Amino acid sequence: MKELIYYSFVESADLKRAFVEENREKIYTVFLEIAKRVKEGRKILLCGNGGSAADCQHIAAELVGRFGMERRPLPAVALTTDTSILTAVGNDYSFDRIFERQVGALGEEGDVLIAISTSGNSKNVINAVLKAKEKKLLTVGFSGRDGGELAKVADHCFVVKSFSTPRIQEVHITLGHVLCDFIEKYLFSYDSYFPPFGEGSQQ
Ligand SMILES: O=C(CO)[C@@H](O)[C@H](O)[C@H](O)[C@H](O)COP(=O)(O)O
Ligand SMILES: [Zn+2]
Repeated sequence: MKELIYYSFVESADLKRAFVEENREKIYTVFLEIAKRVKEGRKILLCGNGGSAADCQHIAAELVGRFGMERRPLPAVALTTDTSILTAVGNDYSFDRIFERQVGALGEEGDVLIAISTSGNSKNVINAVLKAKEKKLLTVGFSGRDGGELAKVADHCFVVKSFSTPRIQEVHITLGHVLCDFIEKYLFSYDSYFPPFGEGSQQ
């Protein structure tokens, strides 16, 4: 058991390092696109199941509340939290439509949907992405394994190359935290953070 404990931490750390080495440029490019949209007044919607639902709420809370600095609230909605909507849509239509229906109700052109699925194959997440594309949102997947269907349908998809759901989620939540940090610094810090762009003034 002691090996299990130690190996779990090492595996998580190794996976994060491998992920960032492979994806650092892509992370920068996609996060910049998301931050620009937030700066222009667009909002972020998030969806996922189980632990990923918790990650959606966690990330939305950092943006609406605060991550690392005092600043105005930022618009982010976790589509995983309203039990009346989730049970009504799940019961009256299908569990596969619990997020899609909310994207239909709340998503506006230019918004961002962050869709989280470690398998990349959860139907309710895929349906949300398809609806978001129909409504011209930017769709960003956080996936695992081989990316699954999510990597095929989302505009951009970050694939954590592991078959362990918890280890994949641990990289996803780091990615989510880095996104919150990036957005805050892009919108509210002086341009020393973003010398090539120089757009990061106080708002
Ligand atoms: O948190 C965990 C496992 O760490 C579980 O709750 C996990 O999120 C659930 O089994 C999900 O239903 C998995 O769905 P997905 O990531 O494949 O879309
Ligand atoms: Zn979990």
